[in-house]
Amino acid sequence: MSQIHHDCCEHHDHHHELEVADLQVCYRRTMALDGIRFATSCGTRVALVGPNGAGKSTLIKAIAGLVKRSSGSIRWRGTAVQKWSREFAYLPQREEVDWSFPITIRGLVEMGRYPQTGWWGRFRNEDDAAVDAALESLELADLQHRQIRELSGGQQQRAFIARAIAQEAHVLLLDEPFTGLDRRASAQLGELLNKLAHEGRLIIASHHDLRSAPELFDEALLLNTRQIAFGPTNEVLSESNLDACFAQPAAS
Ligand SMILES: Nc1ncnc2c1ncn2[C@@H]1O[C@H](COP(=O)(O)OP(=O)(O)OP(=O)(O)O)[C@@H](O)[C@H]1O
Repeated sequence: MSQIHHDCCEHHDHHHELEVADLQVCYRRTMALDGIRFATSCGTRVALVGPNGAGKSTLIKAIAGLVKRSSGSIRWRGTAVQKWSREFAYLPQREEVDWSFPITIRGLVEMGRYPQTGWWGRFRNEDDAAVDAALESLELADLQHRQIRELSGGQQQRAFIARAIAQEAHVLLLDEPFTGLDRRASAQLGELLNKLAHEGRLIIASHHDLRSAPELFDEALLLNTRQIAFGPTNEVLSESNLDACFAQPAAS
């Protein structure tokens, strides 16, 4: 963990590690994102805020290299992001996951090692150790042989985060991670994201609850297809910015 912090912060004193410039994403007929530009670095928790259909999921997928850009650029540590890389861990929205899929918690977390081992590669001791450590740090060791469908929502979120940890990703891209969690699980996830940021990761998450946003996130990007504001959470989520963002329906 300390190693991640070290290589995150040492070489890039003057530049932001993630730079998104003039990003535009169009699906066949829909302009989903236009004119998105912001920069941020490891150690930060960034909330993506906007109405339904504003493009939050699309932005997460674009940074993860999972949807095609129409124009603009995304750079991570100075290199253009073209496709998915091991540096990015993507946690899909709950509805996008087939929870009946037969896989154990350990099996899910082991998937985090596939970029290192290859799909058919042999697990080495260090791969097993990374999986053990990830399960341990998310308090999932006792549950590791259970099926994913048998877990609570909060435990399922933790299992996906454990996969990201096993992957040694620096950027965690989370689509509405707090949705559907009760207060206790939310508080636990909030603490966990704070810890992961302190260890030197960059956390980017779409988030619906405006009241909890300032406490949970350092920075916010307010968007409705276009970028309304980006900066420290409290400043971005001002009355007037929120009016501008939520007043108009999302472009479709
Ligand atoms: N695969 C797709 N093909 C075509 N259009 C899409 C696709 N995915 C999203 N869209 C459209 O792009 C726009 C942005 O959608 P997106 O899911 O990114 O918004 P969102 O802010 O995450 O919404 P929500 O808060 O409802 O999850 C919407 O108009 C949506 O209908």
